[in-house]
Amino acid sequence: MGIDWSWPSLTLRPKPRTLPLLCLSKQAYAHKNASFFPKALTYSRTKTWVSMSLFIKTSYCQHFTSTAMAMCSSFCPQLPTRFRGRPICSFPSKPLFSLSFKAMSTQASNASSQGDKLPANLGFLGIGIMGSPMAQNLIKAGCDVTVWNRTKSKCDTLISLGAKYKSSPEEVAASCDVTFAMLSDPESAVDVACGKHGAASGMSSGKGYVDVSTVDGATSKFISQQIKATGALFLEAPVSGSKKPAEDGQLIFLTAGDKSLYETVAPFLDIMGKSRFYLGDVGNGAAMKLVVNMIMGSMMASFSEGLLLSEKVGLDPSVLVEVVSQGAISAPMYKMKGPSMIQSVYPTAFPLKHQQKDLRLALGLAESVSQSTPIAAAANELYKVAKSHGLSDQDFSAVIEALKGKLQQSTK
Ligand SMILES: NC(=O)C1=CN([C@@H]2O[C@H](COP(=O)(O)OP(=O)(O)OC[C@H]3O[C@@H](n4cnc5c(N)ncnc54)[C@H](OP(=O)(O)O)[C@@H]3O)[C@@H](O)[C@H]2O)C=CC1
Ligand SMILES: O=CC(=O)O
Repeated sequence: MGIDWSWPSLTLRPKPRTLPLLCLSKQAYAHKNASFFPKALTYSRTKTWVSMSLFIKTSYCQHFTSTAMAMCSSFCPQLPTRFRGRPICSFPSKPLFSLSFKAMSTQASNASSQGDKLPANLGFLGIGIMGSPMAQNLIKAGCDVTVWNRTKSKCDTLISLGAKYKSSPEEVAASCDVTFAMLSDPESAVDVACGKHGAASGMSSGKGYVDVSTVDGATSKFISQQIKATGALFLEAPVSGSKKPAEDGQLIFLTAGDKSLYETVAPFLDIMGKSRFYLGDVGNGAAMKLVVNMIMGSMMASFSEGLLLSEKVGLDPSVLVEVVSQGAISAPMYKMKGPSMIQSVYPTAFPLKHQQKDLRLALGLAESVSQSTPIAAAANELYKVAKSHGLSDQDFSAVIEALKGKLQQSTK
C-alpha cells in the first residue's frame, strides 16, 4: 500500500505560535469521542481512519481542550427540549481552524478487525443545485463516491473529480454502503427510492439510505418502510442552508430515524455541514425542516412587500435593506438577496417552486394538527401566483414579482 507520511497541511491565522496538541486515532473514533473534531477524522481512499498529529494556535488550546473534554464525557447529550420530549442532539461540527489533508496512512485491516468498520463507498442520487456541491465536498474530502442523476450530464463535473457513475439508483445502492439522496420533492424522492430500479431494489442488510431531500413526514415514513423492509437502515436528514452553504460545507442537518446510521454517517454529515440535530423518530426531521421553511417563505414574502412599499412612498429600498440589516429583524437572507431583488434579478439558489412546495407541505402539516397558519397560507398564495407567472425556476426571492403584478393590476 502506498504510504505518504507527509504532514496534513493546516491553515492558521497570521503568525501563529504553534505547539503539538494531540493525536487522534481510529481508537478515538471507536470510543465515540472523535466527533468533537470531525474534520480531523478523515477517511482515506484506502478505507481507513488515520492517526495524525495536529499543530494548532496556542490561543485555541483552552477552548479546544475544554470542548474535547465536554464531548468526551457525553457524546450524545440529551438536551432539554419542549418538542414533545423528543431527544435532540446538536453538534456544531466545524473546528476553529481548517485542515486540508495531503496524506493518509494505510492501516485498513486494523479498522475493520476491531469492529469499527466505516462505510467504504458512498452513493449520491440527485445531482442538482444542492446535490452537486454536497457530493463534491465528499469527493474532495477523499470519499469514494458513486453518483447517479436522471439527467446524466449533471454528473460530468463530479466524474471528472473522481466520482464513479452507475446507471440507476438500484446499481448505486447495490454498490455502496451508504447512499444519500437529494431529490426535488415527495414524488421524485419516492420514485428514486422505491420505483423500478429504485434504490430499495439494491439495498440489503448492512447498508444505509440517507434521504436529505425536503419532503413531508408521510413520504419519509413510506420510504423508510420500503428501505427497512430490505434489512437496511434509514435516516431522514433534510438540510437547512442553500447553495452557498452547500458549497462551503456549512449546511445544518435535521436528522431522524435509525440512530446507529446517524452515528455511522456523522463524519460525512460533518464534511457537508456545520451542525447536525438528531430529532428522534422518522418524520421529526421533515417536520422541523418544513416549519423552518414555512417561516422563511413568509419572511421573504413580507420582505418583498416592504421593499415595494418603501419604493412607492419615495424611499430608497437599498437604505431599507441596510436599516433592516442593522436591527432586531435582521437576517442574512435580506442582505444577501435584497440588492438583487431591487434590481429585479433572481439568480437561482433556492428555486421558487421548491419554496412553494415546502409551504404547501407545511400547511398540510399544520392542518394535520389543527394549527392555524394564516400568514403562511397567504404567503403560499403569493408563491402560487409567482409560479403561474413562469417564475418556478427562478430564485424564491422572485416572489416579489407576484406583488408587482398585483400592484400593476390594482393601479390600472
Ligand atoms: N436549493 C436550495 O437552496 C435548497 C434545497 N433544498 C431541498 O433540496 C432538494 C433538492 O433541491 P435542489 O438541489 O435545489 O433542486 P434541483 O431542482 O436543482 O434538483 C433536483 C434534483 O431532483 C432530481 N429529480 C427531480 N425529479 C425527478 C424524478 N422524477 N426522478 C428522478 N430525479 C428527479 C433532479 O434531476 P434532473 O437533474 O434530472 O432534473 C435533480 O437532481 C429539494 O427537496 C429542496 O427543497 C433544501 C435546502 C436548500
Ligand atoms: O430550503 C432552503 C434553505 O435555504 O434552507
